[in-house]
Amino acid sequence: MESRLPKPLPFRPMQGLTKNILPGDRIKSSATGGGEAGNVQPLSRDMSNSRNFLTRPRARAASPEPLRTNNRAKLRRSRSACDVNELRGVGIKRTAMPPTLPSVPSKFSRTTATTTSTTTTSSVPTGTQQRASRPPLAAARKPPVSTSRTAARTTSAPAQTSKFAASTKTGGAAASSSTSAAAAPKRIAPYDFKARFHDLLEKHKTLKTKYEKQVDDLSELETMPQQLEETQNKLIETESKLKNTLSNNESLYRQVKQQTDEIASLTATLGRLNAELTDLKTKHEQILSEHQSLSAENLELRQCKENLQQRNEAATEENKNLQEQLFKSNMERKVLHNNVMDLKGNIRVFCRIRPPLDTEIGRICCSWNYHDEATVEIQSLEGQQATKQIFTFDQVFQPNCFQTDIFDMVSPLIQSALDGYNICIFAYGQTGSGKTFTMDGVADNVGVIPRTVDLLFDSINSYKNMGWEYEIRATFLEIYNEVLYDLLSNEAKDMEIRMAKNNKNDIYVSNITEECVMDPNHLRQLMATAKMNRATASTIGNERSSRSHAVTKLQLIGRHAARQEISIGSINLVDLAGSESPKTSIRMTETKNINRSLSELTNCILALLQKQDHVPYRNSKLTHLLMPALGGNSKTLMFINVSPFQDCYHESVKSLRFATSVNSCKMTKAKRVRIPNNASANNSRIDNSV
Ligand SMILES: Nc1ncnc2c1ncn2[C@@H]1O[C@H](COP(=O)(O)OP(=O)(O)OP(=O)(O)O)[C@@H](O)[C@H]1O
Repeated sequence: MESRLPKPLPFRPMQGLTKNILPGDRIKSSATGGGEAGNVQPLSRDMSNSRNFLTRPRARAASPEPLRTNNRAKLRRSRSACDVNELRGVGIKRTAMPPTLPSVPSKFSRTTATTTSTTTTSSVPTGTQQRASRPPLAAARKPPVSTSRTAARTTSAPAQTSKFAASTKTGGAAASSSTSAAAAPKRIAPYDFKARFHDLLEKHKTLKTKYEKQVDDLSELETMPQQLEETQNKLIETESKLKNTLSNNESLYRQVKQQTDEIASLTATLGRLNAELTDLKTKHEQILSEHQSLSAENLELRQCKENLQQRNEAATEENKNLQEQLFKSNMERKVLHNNVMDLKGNIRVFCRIRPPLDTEIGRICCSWNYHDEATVEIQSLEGQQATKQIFTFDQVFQPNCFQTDIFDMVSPLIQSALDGYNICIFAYGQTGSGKTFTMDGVADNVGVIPRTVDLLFDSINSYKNMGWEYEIRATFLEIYNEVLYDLLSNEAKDMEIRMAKNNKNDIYVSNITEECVMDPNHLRQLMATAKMNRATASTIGNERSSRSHAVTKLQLIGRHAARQEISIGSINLVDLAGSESPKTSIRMTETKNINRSLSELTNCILALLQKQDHVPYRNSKLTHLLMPALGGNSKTLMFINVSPFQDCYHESVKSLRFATSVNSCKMTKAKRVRIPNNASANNSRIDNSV
C-alpha cells in the first residue's frame, strides 16, 4: 500500500549557501568593515532564504531517476529520512548560531542521540550510512565542549521532554500506544512517516519560533555596536565633563582657600584698624580738649598781639627817629673823623725802618735811635760822616713792629674812603728797603693792600645795616719806563692818563681793565694776577726788585636807596719802584726812568710846599697819575721805607729828607665827593663840598 503521506521533497542544495554565515560573523564584519564582507550576504536575505526554504510549498519533488527504477518504497522511506537528515543538516548550516547565542534545545536529538545511532545503523540502508554518521542536530548546533552539558540539560528539562512527548502523542497513533513514554520519549518507528512527519513539523515549528526569536535577538545585537559606540562616546564626553568639573572644582577650591585667607587677613586688618580707630578717637578727644584750651589761649594771644602791634608801631616810629638820628650822627662822625684827619694833615708820612734779614747778618747797620714814636735819629758809623741826623714824621715804625701795627694807623684812612674821600697811600724808598713788604706783605704776613681789602668788605657789611650798598671797582696799573701797562691784561694796548670831564682835579686812565669785585677772594685773585704780571728784576739791594711803579685803584661806590644818596670814594695804593744809585745800577735806562719819576715826584711836592703856581705833575706818568692825591681832593699817606744798613746810609738820609719835606707840605683841605639825589655814579656831577 502506497503511503498517503506527501512525499518528501527532493533535496536541493540551496544556491549561495556554500558557506555558512553566522550572525556573529556579520557583527564582526560590520564592526571591522572589511575582510570577507563581499562574500557575506546580508542577514535578512539569509533569513529570507531560510524562510523561503522552510515555507516553500510542499510540492513533491521528483525523485531522482535511478531511484524510480529500484525498490520504490524502500528507497522513498530511506530517501525521506535522508532528506530530513539533509534538511536538518542544511538547516543547521544555515541557521548556525554564534557561540554567544543560546543553543536551541532539541529533545529529539538529545534524547535519541545514542539510540538513534543504533537504530539508524540497524534500520537505515548502507547507502545512507554516511548521512546517518553525521552528528545529531543539537550536537551540530553546539560546540563540542557542550556535549556533556547537553546531556545534563536533557535530564534537567523534563518539561520540554514531556511537551515533546505530548506533541508526539497528539500527532501519531504509534506514540499514543506507548504509555510508558513519560520517562523516555517514545520511539517512532522508521516506517511511521506520519508520526515522523508530525514530529518534524513540530520540530520545525519549534525551530522556527526559536529562529524568529533569535532573529529578533540578532537585530537587537546588531544595534548594540552602535549603542556601544554611542555609549563609549557618551562615556568619553562624560569623562571629559568630569575632568572639567574636577578641574573647576579644584580651581574653585583654590579660590575659596584664597578668599578664606583674604578674609582672615582682612579680619585681622579690620581688628587692627578698629584698635587704631579707638586710639584715634581717644587722641581726637584729647586734641579737641587741647584745641579748646588753645582757642582760649589764642584769644588771649590775639589780645596780646594787638597790644604788641601797638607797641611795635610805637617802637617802629621810635626806630625811625633813631635811624634818622643815627644817620645824622654818622654824618657828624664822618665830619669829625675828617676833621681829625685834617688836623693830622692831608698828607701824612710814616717812616718804617726794616730789620736786617737772616741772610743779611754780616751787613753793618747804621746807628738808629728812636726818640719817640714820631722821631728817629740816624748816625753813620763811618768816620767824618758820623753826625747824627734827626727826622720827625707822623709816625715812625721801628724794625720790630708788626704789619698789624702799621695797618692800625692806616685803617682810619680806609674809613674815609668809604665816606666818599679819595685816599692815596704810597710807599717810597730805596730798593730793598721794604716797600713791597709794607704794601703787599708776604703770604703769612700780609701788608696794607690785603688788609685794606678785608677792612673794606667788613665795613661794607656793617654799612648795610645803615642802608648803604657798596660796589667796588678795581684797576691795576703799572708804570714801567714811563709806559702804562694794564696788569689785568696781557694785551698790548694804548693807555693814557686823561683828565676827567666833570672834574679838572680828577684824572682817569683810558682803556684799562676795570673789574667789579664782589668778595674779598675775588679781589685777592685779581691782586695775584697783577703781581704776577708786574715787572721784577734783581738789583744789588733786592734779589726780586720791583722795577716799576704799581698803582692799585679801588673805587668805592656807596648807594643809600632810602635817601637816594650816592657816595664815591677811591683808594690809590702805590708801590713805587725802588730808587737806585746809578753807580750800582745794572739796567741803566730802567734806573734812570725810576729815579727821574721819583725826582719829579719830589719836585711836585716841593712846588706844592713853595706854593708855586705851576706844579709840574705832567713831567712824569707817576706824578701825573698821583696829581689828585698830591695836590687835589685827596688824603695822602706816604710810607718812607728805609734800610738799616750802613752802606744804604746816603740813600736813607736822602729819603728821610724828602719825606720830611713832604710831611711839612700843606695841602688844601680835602673835599668829600657827594652826588645829589637822583644822580647816577657813572654819570654824576661832583659836588665838592666839605
Ligand atoms: N719789616 C720787614 N720785616 C721783615 N722783612 C722785611 C721787612 N721789610 C722788608 N723785608 C724783606 O726785605 C726784602 C726786601 O724787601 P722789599 O722787596 O719789600 O723791598 P722793596 O723796597 O720793595 O724793594 P724794590 O724797590 O727793589 O722792590 C724782602 O725779602 C722782604 O721780605
